[in-house]
Parts: sequence; structure tokens; C-alpha cells
Amino acid sequence: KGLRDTEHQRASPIPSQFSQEERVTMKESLKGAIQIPTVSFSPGEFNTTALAEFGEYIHKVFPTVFRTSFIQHEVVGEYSHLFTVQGSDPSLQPYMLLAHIDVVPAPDQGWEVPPFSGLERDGFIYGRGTLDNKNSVMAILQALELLLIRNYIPRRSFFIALGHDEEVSGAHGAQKISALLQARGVQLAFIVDEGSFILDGFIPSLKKPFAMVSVSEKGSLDLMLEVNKTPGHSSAPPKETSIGILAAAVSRLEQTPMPNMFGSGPLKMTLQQLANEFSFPANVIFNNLWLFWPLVSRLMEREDITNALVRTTTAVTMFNAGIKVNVIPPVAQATVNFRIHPAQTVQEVLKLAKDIVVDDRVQFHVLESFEPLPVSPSDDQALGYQLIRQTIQSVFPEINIVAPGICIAQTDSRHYTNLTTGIYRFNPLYLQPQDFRGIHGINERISVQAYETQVKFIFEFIQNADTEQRPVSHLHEL
Ligand SMILES: CCCCCCCC/C=C\CCCCCCCC(=O)N[C@@H](CCCCN)C(=O)O
Ligand SMILES: [Zn+2]
Ligand SMILES: [Zn+2]
Repeated sequence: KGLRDTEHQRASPIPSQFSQEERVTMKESLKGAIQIPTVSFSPGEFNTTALAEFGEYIHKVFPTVFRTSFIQHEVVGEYSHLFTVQGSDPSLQPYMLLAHIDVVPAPDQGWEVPPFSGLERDGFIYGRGTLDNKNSVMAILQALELLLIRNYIPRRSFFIALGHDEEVSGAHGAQKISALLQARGVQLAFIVDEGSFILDGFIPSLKKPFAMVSVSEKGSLDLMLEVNKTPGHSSAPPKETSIGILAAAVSRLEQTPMPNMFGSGPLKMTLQQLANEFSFPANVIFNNLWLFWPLVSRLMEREDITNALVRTTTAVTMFNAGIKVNVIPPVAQATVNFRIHPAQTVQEVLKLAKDIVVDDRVQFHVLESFEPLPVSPSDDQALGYQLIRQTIQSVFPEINIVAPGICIAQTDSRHYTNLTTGIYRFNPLYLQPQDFRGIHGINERISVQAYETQVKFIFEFIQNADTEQRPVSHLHEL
């Protein structure tokens, strides 16, 4: 399986080796990026000073990118960046690399070092954005900078889109870039974004880490539940207050998980590809899912992360009520964040939620919703998927399995379905469960060595994408 060379294949790729000085520069540049607090607080509420500073910062640390004649740079939606890298062969369909420069807030509490310090400790750079997602922003531009310094000229054109509001919707960044490219008539061969990793230790009986390339992502429904009651004196309370009614409603939602959808969606493909990697007897079980699916489906529910793969999840994330200790509360509101399994729709989940609550004193307000994403191809003919696979095999030769999977979070790539059917979410980094807890959590960090490897991966990927051939079906055709 893979990509077939032709006479046009670049004779000798530029080796992905970096000098000691370059390696120091690249890690210092990442630290500088972490120190700029580009926080998204809520839709439309960003640290605009930091976003503007970030724009100046990338000019400073990647001067060659900005002065190269075949690269066009545009600022979109005030703070997002779009780079158009013109390849020498217009017959090759362009692709796009995505990343986002905004981060979620990070209060200091619980961090070993301040979250916007970018401090290095024991070989790790700490800070908000080191995994989500300034690592990708900086690694993409760093790899391009290093290629340009080595006089690289791409054959296949590509775009780099860096959104500034991914963490709150992408409405001002990714959506505008997508509309701009659509207006220019651009169609893309594929997109590569954040959203998955080389996963290590997420499934107990799996012997080795494997690379999961997410070919779909879950949808979402932000639902606000509201109960109104006439306020009054707390000395003569009604049998139920708005708070009590609402608490019972959200408790019912928490206690009644959405149906287990194991068997539909990309997870089946993931497990089939992994089957032989499990130790005995799990390998027998995963090789015979037709027989053991009830058992596997129950096993998947046990851990939070694997549970998120088999169903629409329900997270009560906000609860507001009450105005004074001796006043019966007039209104109580709770917000529930559902992450929708690819085999369900927003409308189905809304109906299920209402059927669980069954209380007409509770009003439902849909704040925002997004359908799950279609499944991108991962077969032998899928150029983007095969290029990712090829580059993983080169940069991580110890990884035996590259499997398609699903992203349990949302990414900016969801705004680009108008431009391509090939959307792949993969960050070339090892991720363990404790690293996952750092994403949106505390002590988010990346090892210096992992960041260098990410730069190396993109450095090779950009060159691999210059291939002019289509993927081939069978190895024996090589
Ligand atoms: C058998 C396979 C086991 C798989 C285990 C999966 C482990 C999880 C791996 C990776 C998931 C990390 C995803 C990182 C991307 C985070 C993107 C993000 O934070 N997006 C936000 C966007 C919010 C937009 C506003 N609604 C989000 O989803 O909240
Ligand atoms: Zn992200
Ligand atoms: Zn995030």
C-alpha cells in the first residue's frame, strides 16, 4: 500500500536534519509564542492585544516565510492568517495545513510554572498552548522557514490557515478563510488539522502505541435548560423551587446516558486494524467483533475517554441560579454540552434530552449546535491519508499501526467541508492519558524532543506532498 514514485519524484529530498543552533532557535521560538496570552474567553471576546502581538511575533521569528516571493500572506478577520504557498506545478491540486493561535484560559492555580511563562523544565516546555495548538502553528511555520532557507521550492501549492478563534467557534477566523477560498474557486485535495495523536496507554490491553488519524469528528449541542418560578419570601417556600426542579432535570440527564452506538461510525475500522496488536485474549475478542460486540461495547463504556467514542456524551458545564439567601429564586439556568456521535443528529439528541427530562416546567434553548462531520476516505486512494501514513512510517519507524479514528473534540476543520472531502486530524506527537488531561487542564506541556520531531514531520510531509502520483492500491504494483 502507499504512494508510487514516478520519474518526476524529487530526486533527492532535503534531509530533515537540523543543526544545534536551529534546534535551539526552534524551541526558543515556541517558548516566545507560549508567552503571548492569546486567550479566547467566549465567542467575540478575545485578547485582541495578544492576537495582534502574535501577528508581529511570527513576522519576527519566521522572516524567510514573509519575504519569499512565492508565498502570499493575508490577515483574515483581523487576527487570523492565511498563507498561500505557490507551487511550481499548477496541475497538482493544492492542500491545506491548519492550526489555531488562540488558547483556552489558564488560571495560575495548580500549575507547576505559570501557564504563560513558556518555561523549560527537565526537557519539557510548559504552558497553555504547548499541545493545543501553538505547537502546530509554530511547527508548520518553522518547518517551512527551514525548507525555504535550504532553497526549497514546492511543486504542489498549499495553504496554511491559522485561525484565531477556534476555541470559541471559528466564526471570525476559519469560517471567513473558508468563505474567502471558496469565493476564489479553490478546491483542496485534503486538509490536515489537529485532533488526534500517536496514542499511548489509552486502551489497557493494547501492547504498543498506535497512530490514530481522525477521519471524522463528533458534533455538538449546547443546550440551556431554564426553569422560571414566581419569587417570594424564603420563610414560606413552595414545595419545589426553580433550583430544585432544574437540579432534578440535569441529574436525570446525567444518570441517563445517551444510547451506546458501538458498531456504527469509524470506531469499528479503528478496532479492526488494531485487533492483532492486543494481547491474548483481547486479540481473539477484537478479531471476532461480530461475536463479542456486546462485551466490547460494555468494556468501552468503562473509561471516560473510550466511553466518549461509543456514544453522545452529556456534560453539565454551567449552573446559575439564586440572587439572595432569603429570596425564592425566580430563575435557574443550566447549560449542557452534548458531543454527538457520528451516527446521530442534533435533532435526535435534542429529542432524546427532552424525553429524558420529561418535565414541561423546564424550557429548552438551543444555544449552538453542529452536526457530526462526514467520514473522510482512508482507503488506498486517499492521497491525504496515505501521505500522513507515509510520513509517520518515515519519522516514527517504531509505529506499526496507523488507523483511522474519530476526534472526540471539535476542530476548525469542520468549517472547510465546502473545500474538500478529505479532512484528516493528526498531530505527530505521542500522547498519553496524563498528557490529554493537560489539554484545557493544568500543566499542559510538550517535550523539546517531541516538538523537534513535529517540525521534522512537517518538514518531510511538505516534501512528500510534492508527489504527483495518485496513491496506488497494492504494494506489488510498486
Ligand atoms: C480506540 C482509540 C482510543 C482513542 C482515545 C482518544 C483519545 C483522545 C485523543 C485526542 C483528543 C484530543 C483532541 C484535541 C483537540 C482539541 C480541540 C478543541 O479543544 N476544540 C474545542 C472547540 C470548541 C469550539 C466551540 N464550540 C472543543 O472541542 O471544545
Ligand atoms: Zn485545539
Ligand atoms: Zn482546545
